[in-house]
Amino acid sequence: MTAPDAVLVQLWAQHIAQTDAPIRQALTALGQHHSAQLADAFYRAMLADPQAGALLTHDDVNTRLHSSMQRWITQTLGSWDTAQVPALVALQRHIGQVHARINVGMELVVRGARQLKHDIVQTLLRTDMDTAQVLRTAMAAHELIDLALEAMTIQYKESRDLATRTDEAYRSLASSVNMSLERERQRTALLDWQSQFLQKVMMMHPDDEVTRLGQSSFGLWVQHKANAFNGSSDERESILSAMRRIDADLLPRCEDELTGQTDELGRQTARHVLTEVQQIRYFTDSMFEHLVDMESGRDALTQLLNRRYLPAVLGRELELSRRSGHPFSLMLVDVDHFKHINDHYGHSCGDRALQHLAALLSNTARSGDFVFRFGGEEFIIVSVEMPALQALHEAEKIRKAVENDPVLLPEGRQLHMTVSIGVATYDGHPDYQHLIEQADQALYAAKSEGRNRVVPSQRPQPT
Ligand SMILES: Nc1nc2c(ncn2[C@@H]2O[C@H](COP(=O)(O)OP(=O)(O)OP(=O)(O)O)[C@@H](O)[C@H]2O)c(=O)[nH]1
Repeated sequence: MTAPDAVLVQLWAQHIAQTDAPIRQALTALGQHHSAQLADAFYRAMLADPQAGALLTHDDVNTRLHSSMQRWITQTLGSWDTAQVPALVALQRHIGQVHARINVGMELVVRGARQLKHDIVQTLLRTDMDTAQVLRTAMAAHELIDLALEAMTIQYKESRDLATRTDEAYRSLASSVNMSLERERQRTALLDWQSQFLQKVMMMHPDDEVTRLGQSSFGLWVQHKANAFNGSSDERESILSAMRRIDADLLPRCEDELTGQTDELGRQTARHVLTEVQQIRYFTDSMFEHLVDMESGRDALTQLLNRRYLPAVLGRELELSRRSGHPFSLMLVDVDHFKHINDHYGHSCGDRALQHLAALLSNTARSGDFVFRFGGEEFIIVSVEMPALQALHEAEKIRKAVENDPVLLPEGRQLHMTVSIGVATYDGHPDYQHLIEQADQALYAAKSEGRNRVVPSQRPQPT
């Protein structure tokens, strides 16, 4: 038994010894006859909290959690044999561990317990006990509940600490992997599978089955390891679906067609497999590019903040705005007709234009603001403590600066570029995604109204 457990077992046993028989009987009866009503009280208090409400749906509570809570009340108020105490402490630890796992904070459990204590007193007051008896019984019940909470808290804290340490250790292990080496290894693994596939297709006979891509070294890596690098899940998802198409559909078809003497069909399907593999290679490369960017925290081309940090920054600014009452604004900046710039001047000039714009945005923003590369030719500026009108004014300055400051290209050429900007200001909505969506809608409006303009998400209504 651990040292904290030994202390708790001793305290719990002491409490039992100090509780006289009538109180024990009263509490046992209370647990047996009122557990359903008391469990209701507990969850009513807990679910009033939006965080808990989101974690535990009412259906869950009605089915599983409610009945285990009832059992917990009966057991906690009705166990008076000191030999049972170590098992009782172990049970509380188990509960603490479950809470940590499903992320139900201890503060919510304490809140539920507070309501439980309150309802215990109310229930006791409705019995024929005199006030002194009610007081002693209620105190004994509260002590039991507090002992249980103490044991849960010890375990909750231990479990959370362990989970955080393990997660951090795993992530740092993952990020200490040499990405270039890993990329080469996975490229080779995919190529190996492809060569084996081609060999098998050429020499196909009835017993020959091609190893499924999902079972290959590459496939296992994608399924089990790639996500640990915190990589872009879109790319991983695209790889996984291409793998599923190959394994579940194309390979069985290919095997049937080749062994069933329909060679031409088989060859067509094999070509289809190779096209899918080509896609997988593309997504793998792009996933590694993102990983390399993320390693540094900055976008490789523009040196702006990586969008990975956007949730952290917006979450914090939202909280600060909510507390201080100073709204912040978000500008979504998108280059106009960038595809045309690439097509007309070439990709490297396109890259140069993005670097030029990134520098302009960084220089225009105040040092307290945050500038992110949000996507290909999209940027986000988080302007701290900036109300809507001021944000529109600043966005307009940026728009003009871009328009009047052409990109200098080799051989003295100049590239004129414009941007469209959608501006949204924190309006009290608790989800930062809402703010991004508002800016995105405003940007969409700016594009459809002719580009090279600033549009706010909330326009004054015409009177
Ligand atoms: N050179 C370069 N091009 C990129 C980069 N990232 C994305 N792109 C290109 O950016 C272009 C974006 O094109 P679209 O989304 O069609 O938008 P657009 O042509 O700017 O048109 P509007 O936004 O509607 O004005 C695509 O052609 C992408 O290939 C990059 O890092 N470098």
